[in-house]
Amino acid sequence: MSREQQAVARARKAFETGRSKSVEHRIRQLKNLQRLFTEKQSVISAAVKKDLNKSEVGTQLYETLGLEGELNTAINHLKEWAAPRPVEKNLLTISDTVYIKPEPLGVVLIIGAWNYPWAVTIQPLIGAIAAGNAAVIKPSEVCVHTAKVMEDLLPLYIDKELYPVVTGGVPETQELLRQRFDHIFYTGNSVVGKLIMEAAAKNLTPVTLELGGKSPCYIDKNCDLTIACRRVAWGKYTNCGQTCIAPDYILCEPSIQDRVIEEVKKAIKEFYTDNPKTCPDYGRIINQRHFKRIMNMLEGSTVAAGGDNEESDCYIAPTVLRDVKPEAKVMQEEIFGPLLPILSVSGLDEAIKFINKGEKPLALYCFSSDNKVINRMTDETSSGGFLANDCLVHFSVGSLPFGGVGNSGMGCYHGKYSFDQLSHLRSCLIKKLNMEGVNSMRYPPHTPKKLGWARFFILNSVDLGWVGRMALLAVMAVVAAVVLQTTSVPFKEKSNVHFKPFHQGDSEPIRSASHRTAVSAQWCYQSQYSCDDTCRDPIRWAAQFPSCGGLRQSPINIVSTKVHVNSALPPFNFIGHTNTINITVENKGHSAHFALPQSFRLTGGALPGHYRAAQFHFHWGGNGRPGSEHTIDGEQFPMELHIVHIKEPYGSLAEAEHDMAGIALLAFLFEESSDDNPHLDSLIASLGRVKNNGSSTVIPNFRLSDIIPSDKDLFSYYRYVGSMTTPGCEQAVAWTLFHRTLPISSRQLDAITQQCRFWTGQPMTDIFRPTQPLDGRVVYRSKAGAALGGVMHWWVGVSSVLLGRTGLIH
Ligand SMILES: NC(=O)c1ccc[n+]([C@@H]2O[C@H](COP(=O)([O-])OP(=O)(O)OC[C@H]3O[C@@H](n4cnc5c(N)ncnc54)[C@H](O)[C@@H]3O)[C@@H](O)[C@H]2O)c1
Ligand SMILES: CCCCCCCCCC=O
Repeated sequence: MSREQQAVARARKAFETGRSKSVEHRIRQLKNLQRLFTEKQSVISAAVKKDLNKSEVGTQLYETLGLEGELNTAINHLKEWAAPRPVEKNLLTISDTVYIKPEPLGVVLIIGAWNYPWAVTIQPLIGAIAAGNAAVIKPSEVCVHTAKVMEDLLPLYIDKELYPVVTGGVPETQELLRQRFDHIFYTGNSVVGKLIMEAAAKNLTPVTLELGGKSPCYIDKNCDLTIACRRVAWGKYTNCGQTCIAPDYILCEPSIQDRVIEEVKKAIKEFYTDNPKTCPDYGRIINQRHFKRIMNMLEGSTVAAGGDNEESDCYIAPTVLRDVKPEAKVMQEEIFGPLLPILSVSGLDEAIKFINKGEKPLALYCFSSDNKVINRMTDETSSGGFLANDCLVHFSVGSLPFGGVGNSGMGCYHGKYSFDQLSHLRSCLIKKLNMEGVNSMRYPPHTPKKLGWARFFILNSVDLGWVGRMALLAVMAVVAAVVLQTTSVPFKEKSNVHFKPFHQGDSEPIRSASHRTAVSAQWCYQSQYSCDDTCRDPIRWAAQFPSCGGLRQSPINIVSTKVHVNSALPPFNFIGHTNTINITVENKGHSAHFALPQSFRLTGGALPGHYRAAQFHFHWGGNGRPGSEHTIDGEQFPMELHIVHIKEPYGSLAEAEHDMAGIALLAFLFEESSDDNPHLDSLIASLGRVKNNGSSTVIPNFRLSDIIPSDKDLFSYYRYVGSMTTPGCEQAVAWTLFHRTLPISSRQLDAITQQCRFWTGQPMTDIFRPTQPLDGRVVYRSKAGAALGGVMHWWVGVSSVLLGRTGLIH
């Protein structure tokens, strides 16, 4: 067995143990990579310096910083990415569980290039690990020193069986390509890209090809040429032009060519001094083969600036070429070096024509202060990425897919795109064996009538959440009966039941967790707000978070004489709540969250499914002021505890937010007691350790059952359908507010309210949202001795009222 075969076989065997699939294992490996970049930065930089003469700062700025960002993103979002993704359904599948399950592909081969050896090799590896794969890593042999450092260091930090490094050149890569992989992720030139695809085709292995090509740069005469040329010079001469997305050549009108040359020259001097050769920020050509290749390209072109070179040092000065013709040598292939040809075009039309004559590039740059020019350039061309008025920076935006199109590559990566690219997005539909009548419309004998029903059920897509589905199920049961029994009744196109088709505008788009973080700093509680502040206090939340102005908002005032007593509200079952565990508390800037493990589960209580715990937190006042969110008959209580649970199979609020009962929130009101409640002491002490936004601490040996009564004592509660009480106020909450209050002394209340600070640095007091209008909703109260059998009936009742009110069923 060759060395390459052995590495692949070992990786496959390790993958088959299943360990790469555990999310905890993936996060551990990613954290180990984080440690590698913290602990070995100088070793990494020293090797890159030897290979490409990049400075230590340059290596961090262009390579490892981006990797650190990718690692943070993957670690923070992995659970969300890896969780099942519920999807929109049609009426025929309304009662089924339909979701996408991201699954690892298996063993991935990563073939890296030499120009940003860490970025283009480790970034795909982050995606491969995050997606639960094994990966064979083949660094580019051209970057001799870096390849050696990777071979030495990676096995010290990450699972060496799952993620082996195989070094070597073309023969070794070819031997690897003879093995069977589940995905090949290649970065390099297009010629080799074709060989990779050919080898992959033998096993029908999917490929990602991150290639290059000539990335054009159009400079419109209508723009600030100093700024444009400075940005182009940075994009071109960084890493000596050996950047896949470097602007390859400039297209501009002849009238501005001289100005462009002068401005580029000025920028070169500004960045690299009069003598770039001695400037620590100017790199070298990777080797003499590439040096000769680039120098050969100068043939037949006029040098307007630069041109100095020294073969023994692989040095080529930043160079500008003027009046270059399309037939010139330098225009026949990707330059991948510090030569910047300028070609004349008569204007935008000719520039677009020129670009479209060539292969689709990896990047396309357009400099103009005229939006019409920018819009035409995007609309009338195609490229992997498009940037107006800047170069390169899109590579650093993890929320943008990075990749080529046509000759510049296929597939994309970065951030979640890396995860998806290296996952199999498996379609899952879990149906129950009942409701067979509904299926009869698709079983032979086929009739026009059955087709009519099938059209109706298949062409209507819905997203009504669980409650809506219950109502529709009832309708479907009727339809099943109709289809089965009354085939003589003609099918009516215009049913008196209309299902409003789902479209994006009907509900708030699912916000990513990063978006949540980004916007969270902009809202505040009333207590934080002062006239000179720009933050939004509760009455203005809806301006930024439309759901906060919805018709099912929380908290509410409960008028005890108006609640509906309901015997279909049984007690709860808590699972795991008596376990002793260590929990983490974190100051989130608006409150402190106590994270709970997903193994804590909740069922019963007439909740439509099984729920997993996420966290709990408190709402409080300050200086003797009450701080509960819910009020009863107008009375506000000193403090309120919320325990947040997410319905299975959702993994986050973002996934649950389209389900009316996607979140189960258990609320407890506190009443002042003369004695301390000893069970609160460790929580209160922990708040003293998380005074500032972002700080966290661990509470050892915590038991949730110490702070709340046992489930058998929690049979009496209020239930209504509402929302989260902080932005985005997602209307996805089945609220349960228990009658049993919890005790807290005034000394303890003071201790709680005086310790933490908001994200603004002000004391964290009065953290509650004012009560919201009931807007016609009904609040139910449980009745002792309730039976489980009435649960379905109860939710169908609730849903009909709500759907009727919101106009979903007319
Ligand atoms: N799209 C991107 O993200 C990206 C990033 C970096 C570089 N690039 C492109 O890569 C090119 C430069 O890299 P390169 O190709 O010189 O890098 P390279 O020579 O390092 O080759 C890339 C990889 O392919 C392997 N390889 C080379 N020849 C082979 C063959 N005949 N058979 C099998 N494997 C072979 C090498 O071992 C190496 O690991 C440029 O075109 C550049 O634009 C693209
Ligand atoms: C801050 C801008 C970072 C740019 C890094 C470019 C990396 C390109 C990889 C392809 O060659």
